Amino acid sequence: MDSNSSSPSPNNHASTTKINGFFHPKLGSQPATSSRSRLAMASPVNSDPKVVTGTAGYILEDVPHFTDYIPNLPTYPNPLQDNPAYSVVKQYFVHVDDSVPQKVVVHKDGARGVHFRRAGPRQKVYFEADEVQAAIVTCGGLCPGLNTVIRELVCGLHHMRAGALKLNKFCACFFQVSPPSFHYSVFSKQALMPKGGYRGFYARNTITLTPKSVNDIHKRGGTVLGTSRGGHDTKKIVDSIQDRGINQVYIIGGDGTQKGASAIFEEVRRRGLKVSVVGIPKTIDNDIPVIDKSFGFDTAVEEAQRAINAAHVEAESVENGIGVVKLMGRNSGFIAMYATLASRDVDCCLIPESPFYLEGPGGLYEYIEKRLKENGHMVIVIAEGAGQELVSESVQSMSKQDASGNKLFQDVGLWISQKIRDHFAAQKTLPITLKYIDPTYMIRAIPSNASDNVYCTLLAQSAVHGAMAGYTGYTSGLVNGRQTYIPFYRITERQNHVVITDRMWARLLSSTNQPSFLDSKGDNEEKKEEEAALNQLPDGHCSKDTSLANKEINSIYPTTC
Ligand SMILES: Nc1ncnc2c1ncn2[C@@H]1O[C@H](COP(=O)(O)OP(=O)(O)OP(=O)(O)O)[C@@H](O)[C@H]1O
Ligand SMILES: O=P(O)(O)OC[C@H]1O[C@](O)(CO)[C@@H](O)[C@@H]1O
Ligand SMILES: [Mg+2]
Repeated sequence: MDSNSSSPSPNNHASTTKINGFFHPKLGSQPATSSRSRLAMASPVNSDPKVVTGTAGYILEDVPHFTDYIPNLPTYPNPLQDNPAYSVVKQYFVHVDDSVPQKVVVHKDGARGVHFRRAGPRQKVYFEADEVQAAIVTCGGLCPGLNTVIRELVCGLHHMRAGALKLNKFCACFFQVSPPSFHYSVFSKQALMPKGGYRGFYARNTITLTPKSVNDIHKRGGTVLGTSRGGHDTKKIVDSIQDRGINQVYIIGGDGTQKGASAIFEEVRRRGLKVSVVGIPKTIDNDIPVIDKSFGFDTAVEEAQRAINAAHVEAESVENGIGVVKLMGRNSGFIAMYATLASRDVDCCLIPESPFYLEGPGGLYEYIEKRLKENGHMVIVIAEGAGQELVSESVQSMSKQDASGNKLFQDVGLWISQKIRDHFAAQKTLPITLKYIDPTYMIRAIPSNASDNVYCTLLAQSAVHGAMAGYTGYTSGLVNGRQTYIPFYRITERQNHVVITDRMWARLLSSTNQPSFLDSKGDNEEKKEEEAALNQLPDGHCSKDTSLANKEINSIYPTTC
């Protein structure tokens, strides 16, 4: 056993070697002092952001560590050091100073910018092999890959030394780490929780899971732990954690769940508990910021292809056929955007971030008419959160919320299908046949595909490594293709949205040739200037799409009209 007084904490390593000062948002830049006192100063009292700076504009947005608030904790050699599987890996343990840049596109004179701590196994761990009692909880909507993450958390902790894992029937799992072996190993411990999600922390009922019983759960959709919305009660949850002697909590869920995880961490820290609170980001909406993408997203996009294909087949088999597909995406249109880009059969993609309108020049009806006259059929993909302001104008808004406080939307797919039918029926000149396909839950209730399975595995293993190393209050996430530990506040401060002035949306507009719908009110002088500039495009460039975004894409992907 190593004592912290004789062996530097992981954070100390970072500050002694690279960091010559720190930045505290409330205190500003501070001069460098000895590594220990510097760390003590930099460690926030109320869990303020823990930010350290280095040379050339280097910033590390670090994650909390037990040593920030618990003095003199012993450390232990990582049991993985005896794992023969990794013995050939030259540098298996991650260097304590390793960090990953948030932005990889840089200018030669630019500052090095924000970095996150690199995930992975550390040489020293803060839990003895038989000390770990972990809980896993899944919250929010379903997402392909949930069972893979659960499986890999269980197996990552268990592996060689098989012991029975007592799992709550619907919710959480507790286990103990056994003596050193190939992996952090696990014993069983009972959990008493009846329902999925956060509610499970203060409820009853258990089931027993073993690594054997989770062996093939990754082949199933859903979550073997169950899930729910609402029911987050920080005090009751932490009471339960404390009462049951849990010291590692793995919380798998979306933006709401990560906010809940952050609240749990703050309370754990306030009570001075040696409990790692670890978030694993989950959402098919891909609305979690900072990370490259959330697990299950690829699978959902892939499954959406089946609905789009069906819509296309239906549409092209009749005269003036229109296929409308509604895809999930509450506030973020990533699934719709990527499914559209992947398919190439889609003529129009409507997302929450890009308001659209129906009537008049540049409107949806005009575009549909044009497209039908050109091609005889078309496919429209609409995200569930798109055009909600239009729907509530014509349908009485219910303005209801789910148990977590998320606004419940009107069915924009049904609404738009009816509007299109009514419009062309009234016009009488272009008789259409419209088929509406709503695959909603089908894209998220399936098992994860191969690449998501690998992604989930790495996420889960990284999460375990961080907890074992004494880190806490972080979300385990992929940044620029590297596994990192991201402080909760960076994950919860905003939602990730499609930026319609970015290249990706421009690529989509380029692919579908749909109008940008940016000209609805005709009151934007800047847009008019863009239009004027676009009208002077050289031959061969499509000048019909006169948006700012299309101006950008025309320069990246010249398209002929
Ligand atoms: N601000 C918050 N503080 C504490 N808990 C929260 C907060 N927001 C949401 N939660 C809790 O997190 C859980 C999941 O939240 P929510 O239903 O919004 O799903 P999510 O995690 O965002 O996932 P998704 O939206 O992808 O389905 C719920 O139990 C909810 O009570
Ligand atoms: O009907 P539920 O399960 O509350 O979830 C619906 C929501 O969950 C999500 O799938 C996110 O998980 C959204 O796309 C969708 O709006
Ligand atoms: Mg959410």
